[in-house]
Amino acid sequence: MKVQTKSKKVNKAWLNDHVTDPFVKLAQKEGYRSRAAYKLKELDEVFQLFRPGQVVVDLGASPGAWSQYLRRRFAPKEAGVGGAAVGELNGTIIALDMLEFEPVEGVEFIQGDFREAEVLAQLEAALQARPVDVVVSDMAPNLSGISATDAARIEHLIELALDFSRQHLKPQGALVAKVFHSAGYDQLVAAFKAQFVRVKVHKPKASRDKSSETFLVGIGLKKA
Ligand SMILES: C[S@@+](CC[C@H](N)C(=O)[O-])C[C@H]1O[C@@H](n2cnc3c(N)ncnc32)[C@H](O)[C@@H]1O
Repeated sequence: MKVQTKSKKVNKAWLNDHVTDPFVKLAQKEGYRSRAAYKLKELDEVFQLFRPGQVVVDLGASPGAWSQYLRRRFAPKEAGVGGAAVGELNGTIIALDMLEFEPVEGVEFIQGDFREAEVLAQLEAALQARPVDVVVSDMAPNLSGISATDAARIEHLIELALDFSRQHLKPQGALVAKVFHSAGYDQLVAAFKAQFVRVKVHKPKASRDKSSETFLVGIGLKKA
């Protein structure tokens, strides 16, 4: 008699969900590195976040599906249109992750931990004092399984993204951040409301029902 361990069962269920997932199939068809691209696409469609010519910072960017989506949004429809040179991107995308990132043409990548001052300084140097239109954060820390510790890690990353946005966004700029319905969620919503004129919560269809993730969108900085 075969004895199936719980983790084998979970892996099998995950694999089954993965191969039958319409967003996985669509990502493969459209050449995205992961189904995550469709989360950002839906957020863009709902909140009209991106326009060619913008400066966007992509935090927690690996493996790169969000950067790929942004690149496609900023690619001139016809070469040379809109003042962009042939093959040039009409916009600036700076991606950051502690993991490696296979290059995406036209996207500047910084490898490092966003919590470290040195890495933040590298990101600021890459901006060359340009104000940012949109900061997107899909950062998710490695989970320890201890809920209080995990909630604190998630909260810390979002707070850093909020700090960065306060300092670098244009007045009408936006921050999109992945958050989880766990301890600390209400405080994060309150922190968004303290910083932004308009705050929305949106869970895109590509975000799995079983996942407690959702996205906070803050638009327009409140005057200090
Ligand atoms: C869900 S993945 C992002 C997927 C990405 N948006 C895409 O479209 O491919 C989360 C990423 O956050 C990164 N991350 C987590 N904590 C980080 C930190 N402190 N600094 C930089 N990156 C971090 C992880 O390395 C991981 O690659």
